[in-house]
Parts: sequence; structure tokens; C-alpha cells
Amino acid sequence: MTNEFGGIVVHAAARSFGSVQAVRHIDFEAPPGEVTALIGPNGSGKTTLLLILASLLAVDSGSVRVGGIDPVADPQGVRRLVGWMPDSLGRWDSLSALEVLTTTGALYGMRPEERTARAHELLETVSLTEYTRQPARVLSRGQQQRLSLARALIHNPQVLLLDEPASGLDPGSRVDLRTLLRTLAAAGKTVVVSSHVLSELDEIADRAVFISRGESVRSQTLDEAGNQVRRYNIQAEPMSALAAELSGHGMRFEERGDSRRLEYQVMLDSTQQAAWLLRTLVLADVAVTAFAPAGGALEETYMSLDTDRR
Ligand SMILES: Nc1ncnc2c1ncn2[C@@H]1O[C@H](COP(=O)(O)OP(=O)(O)OP(=O)(O)O)[C@@H](O)[C@H]1O
Repeated sequence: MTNEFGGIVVHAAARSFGSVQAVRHIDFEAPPGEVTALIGPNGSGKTTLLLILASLLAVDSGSVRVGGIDPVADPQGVRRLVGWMPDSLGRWDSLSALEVLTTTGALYGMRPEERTARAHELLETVSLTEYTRQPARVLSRGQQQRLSLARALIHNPQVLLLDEPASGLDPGSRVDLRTLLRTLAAAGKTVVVSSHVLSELDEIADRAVFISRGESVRSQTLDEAGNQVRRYNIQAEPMSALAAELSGHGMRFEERGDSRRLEYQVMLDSTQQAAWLLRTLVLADVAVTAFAPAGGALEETYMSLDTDRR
């Protein structure tokens, strides 16, 4: 999976801070050409893992390869390959948006005309051209996130590590981010994204690794996630007709919501079973007014992991 094009392979990584075991045992793979989501509750070790991959923290034990390179043995080699977007921009208050990018480009050894051209191109990509000469400190949280993304891309890295990139973005910017990440993956880049917004990851990611208390507890592709048993919510007018039809087919259901918005929740094995049930209800003259998965595919996996949900 790892190769000169930038895949990531991690085996049994561990890292502590004093007595805090931030990463206990993580196995993780992110292939080139795909977006891999890193999912886990607050404090589960996602940022620590991303810092390890970016060569900004060393592992205590375990093996890590980014594009075939060990970040402990050759941090410079990894930094050339990696674009890193932390969960906040960091403070270079006196620099303009353009200077943030060109300065970063200089640190990567880009020539002046090359980094300036690339910086302008990226400001356009993240829709910040009108802030080109503005001090970065005046940017809103969402604008800073977009500048941070542009900064991560300045040296056209093969590997992108993004910590909560959608945080603070308005709906339009989230769609732009999704499109950009899919485009980068399609161009063969390795993209790793951590996020809490699971519904969003359904549309961005090709695969997901679930982390709990510093351990990787599950890894699945989006196809696998989409084909697992899922909860569906159904509403009909009247609900009694729906209840009778579900019971007639021996299907168990749970009542959800309140008297104003009552719905029944059923567990379905596959999208085929969902299609069969909807058709069966409609053919039985049940007036179905809503029929949808209760949550996204990744959320379904997340909810089914009973490790440290709080
Ligand atoms: N430098 C540090 N010193 C001490 N403890 C740390 C340090 N960095 C992280 N930790 C601890 O390690 C654990 C994992 O933190 P980490 O930031 O990796 O979690 P996370 O999954 O990114 O969380 P969030 O979703 O809230 O960003 C937490 O308990 C945190 O308090």
C-alpha cells in the first residue's frame, strides 16, 4: 500500500505524554488516490496520530511509513511529502494572507516567482483573493481555515494531513472543501482527514479508521459501511397503518420522537431490503411520508462501537 506515491502504513504505534497514553496501539493505512477518514471522540488520539504522521512527534514504539519513509529516521523527507493542516491556523499575525503562503513556500525551498504564483493560485482556489493583502489576523475562523488549507497545499504535497478541516466552514465552503479533496484524491494524492462531522465524511471519504482511547478499533471502506445493517426511520399517515403492515411482515420496530413527530425505526440488512420494504408499504396503500436512514453510514458504525461513547 505504501509506495513512492505517498501511501501511509502504521503498525502498533504508541505515544505517551508522561502518564497519559495518547496513542496506545494504532494500526492505520491510507492508500494513495483515496480519502481516509480518522474518526474518534474527543481525546481519542487523532491529533497525536496526525502529528506523528507529519513527523512533528516521534512514536515511543511501533512502525510508521509515509511514502515509504520513516518520519523518525528522516523527518525532512516526510515533510517534503506532507501538507499539514492543523486544527487552527497558528499565529503569524503581522503577515498578509499572501505572505503566509509565500513564507511557507520559502520554507519548502520554492523559488520566489514559483511560490508567489502558487500562492495566488491557491488564494483563488480557496476563494480568498479579496484578502490577499489583508493581515491574516483579520480573517474570520472559516477564512483562516481556508488559508490554512491553502498553506498545506503550497508545495503540492503527495500526502495531505488535515485535522478537522471543515470546522468553522459555512455550508458553501464545506461543499468546496469536499470537491477539492475529491479532486486531490483523484489526482493520486493520499488524503487523511479527521472530523467529528460524520455525515460530511460519508461524502468525502473512501474509507475510515475508527479510534477509541488511543486504539484503532475498526477499519472499513465506505462501501462496507453502506452495506451494513442500518437503522431506518419511517413515517406514514396514519402511523397505525404502518404499524399494521410492519407487524404483518413480522418486522420489529421501535417508536421514536414525540406525538407531534412520531416515527418508527426498523433495522434493515441492506439497501435492497430497504427498497423491498418501501415498495411493499406503498403497494399495501400505506401513505409513506418519510423513509430514510437514521444516520449516515459512518455514523452507523460509530454508534455500533460500544467503546467509550460518552
Ligand atoms: N502534549 C501533551 N501533553 C499531555 N497530554 C497530551 C498532549 N497532547 C495530547 N495529550 C492527551 O492525549 C490524549 C489524546 O489527545 P489528542 O489531541 O490526540 O486527541 P483528539 O482525538 O485529537 O481529540 P479532539 O477530537 O478533541 O481534537 C488526550 O487525553 C490529551 O489530553
